[in-house]
Amino acid sequence: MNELKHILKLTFIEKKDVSIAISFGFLAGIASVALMGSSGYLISKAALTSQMTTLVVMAACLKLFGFASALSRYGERLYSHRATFTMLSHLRVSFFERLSPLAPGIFGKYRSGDLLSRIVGDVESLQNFLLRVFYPPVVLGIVFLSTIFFSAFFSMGIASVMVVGMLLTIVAVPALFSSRKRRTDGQVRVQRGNLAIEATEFLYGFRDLKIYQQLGVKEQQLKSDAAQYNEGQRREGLEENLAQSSNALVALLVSFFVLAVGAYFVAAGELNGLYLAMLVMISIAAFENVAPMAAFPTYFEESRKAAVRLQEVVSEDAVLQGAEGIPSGPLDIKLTGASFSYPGEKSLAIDDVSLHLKPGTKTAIVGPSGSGKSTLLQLLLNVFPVEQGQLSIGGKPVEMLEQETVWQEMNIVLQENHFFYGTIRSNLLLANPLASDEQMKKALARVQLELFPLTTTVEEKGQNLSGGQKQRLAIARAILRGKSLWLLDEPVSSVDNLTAHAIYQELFRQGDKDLFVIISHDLAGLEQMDQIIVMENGRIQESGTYQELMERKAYFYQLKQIENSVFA
Ligand SMILES: Nc1ncnc2c1ncn2[C@@H]1O[C@H](COP(=O)(O)OP(=O)(O)OP(=O)(O)O)[C@@H](O)[C@H]1O
Repeated sequence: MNELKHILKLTFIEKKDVSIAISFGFLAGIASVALMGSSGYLISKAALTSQMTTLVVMAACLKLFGFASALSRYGERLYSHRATFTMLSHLRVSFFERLSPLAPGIFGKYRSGDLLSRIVGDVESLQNFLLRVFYPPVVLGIVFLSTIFFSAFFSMGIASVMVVGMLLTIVAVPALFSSRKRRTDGQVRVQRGNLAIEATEFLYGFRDLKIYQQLGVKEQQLKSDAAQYNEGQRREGLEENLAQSSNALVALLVSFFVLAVGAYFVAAGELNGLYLAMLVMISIAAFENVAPMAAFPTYFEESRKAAVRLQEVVSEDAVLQGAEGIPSGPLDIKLTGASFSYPGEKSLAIDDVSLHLKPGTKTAIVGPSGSGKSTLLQLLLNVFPVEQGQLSIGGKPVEMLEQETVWQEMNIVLQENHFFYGTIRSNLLLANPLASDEQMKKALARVQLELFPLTTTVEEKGQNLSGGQKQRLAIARAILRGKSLWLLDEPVSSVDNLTAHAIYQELFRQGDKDLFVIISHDLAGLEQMDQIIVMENGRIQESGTYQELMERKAYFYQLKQIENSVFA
C-alpha cells in the first residue's frame, strides 16, 4: 500500500469532490437498498392488508427511492470522475516536474518505448485508482454497515449473517484474488512495455532494417511480444471473470442464507413474517452492489505496479541544483579538476580536466573520436554533474544555480538537434517565442538559409531537410536566442567548407564580446581561435593558441600533419 501513498495524496488534493462523490455513492447505494426493501415490505403488506392508504404511501416511497437512487448515481459518477481527472492531471504535472531535472541523463537508462509506456500507459491506468480501488470498499462499507444496523432492529440473526457476508465479499474474496494475482502475476504491464520498446525500435530503425533485409526478424520479435501481451491480457481477463463469478456466487449464497435463517426465525416466532421479504430484498440489493469489489484485486495490483514503475523512473538522482539566478554581466566558465564517468561505466570519460573560458574569447576543443569532447561540453552545460571537481559560471558554483537559468544564458547547438513537425517559423520560435518574422529572416540569412520561407513545412525530425540545412537551422535557432555564451558541438560538420567558414565569420563578427566554445573535428581554420584544447582519452593533452601548439610540435602538430597527409 506504501507505493500508493503518493497517488492517495494527489487524489485528496480535491478533497471536496472525493467527499461529495462518496456521499452521493452512499445515497445511491442506500436508496437502492431502500427501494428493494420497501418493495418487499409492500408485497407482504399487500398480501396481509387491504388498507389502501398504506399501500399508496408505500408505492410513493418506491417512486421516491427510485428517483433518489438514479439522481444520486448521476451525482456520484459526475464527482468521482471529476476527482479522477483532476488527480490524473496533478499526477502528470507532478511526474513531469520530477522527471524534467533527470533529463537527458534518464534517456540513457530507459529505452524510449519503455519510458513512453510508463509516462502514458502507467499514468493512464492510475485513473482506476479512485474509481475502482479506493472508492468501492469505502462506499460499500458504509452502505453495508447502515443496512446491517437497520436489519438489526428486526433480527440480530439476519444482521449477523449479513456481517459475515459483508466480510466475505468485501474483504475475504477480494483479498484471496489479490494474493493470487500477486503470485500468478502475468506481468502484463512489463509485456506492454516490451511491446512498446520493440514497436518504437521498429519504427525508428525501419529504413535500416529494410536496407539490411532484417525486417522479417524484427517483425517476428514484434509478433512474439504482441502474442505474449495478448496472452497476458487473456489470462488477466479470465482471472477477473473468475473473481467476479466467485464474488457473485458468495453474494447469492448469503442472500439464500438470509432467506433460510429468516424463515427459521419466522417459524420459531422470533421474527414477524411481514418483514421477511423486506429483509431478503434488502440483502439482495446490498449484495448486488458488491460487483465492483470483484474487480478490486485486478485494479489494486495494476495501480500498485503502475505507481511502482513511475516511482522507479523519478527516484533516480537528479543533477543538484540551487535556486539562484545566473549573475549579470559578462560570464566566464571555469572547470577545475573535473572527472566524470557514465553510469555503469568503469572508465572515466573525463579525467581531471581544468579549463577557464573567459568572456569575449573563442575556444576550440579538438581531438580524436571518442576522446571526450562532447562529454566535456555536456559537463559545461551542467547536463551531467561533475563527480569530482567544480564547475562555476560567472564565478558561482553551478550547484547554487537553477539549472534552467544556466541554459537560458546559452546558445546551444548539439551534434543532433531535434526539429518538430511544423514550419521553419515554429521551429525557430522554440528558441525565442517573441522573435519577429524580421528577426527570424535575419537569423536565416546569417546561416545562408535566406531562400527558405518561414512557412516552409518541416517534417518530423526535420527529415525533409539535408544534414547541412538542419545544422544551419539549429545555428539560426541559437542566433535567435541572442545570449553571450555559445556552446557548439560540431555545428557545421555537414556543411561545405565555404559556407561553414562564412557562418563562423558571421558569428564571430556579431558576437565579438561573446564566449565561444566550439567542438570540431576539422583542424582547419583554427588560427583565429584564442585557445585550442586538445583532448585524448578524456584528458587535456595540450592547450594554447594555434601558433603556440604548432611551434611546440607535439600532439596537435602531429594531428595536423596526419590530417594534411590523409588525402595527399
Ligand atoms: N551515454 C553514454 N554512455 C556511456 N558511455 C558514453 C556515452 N556517451 C559517450 N560515451 C563514451 O564516452 C567516451 C567519450 O565520448 P564522447 O562522445 O565525449 O567523445 P567525442 O570526443 O565527442 O567523440 P566524437 O568526436 O566521435 O563525437 C567514449 O568512450 C564513449 O564511448
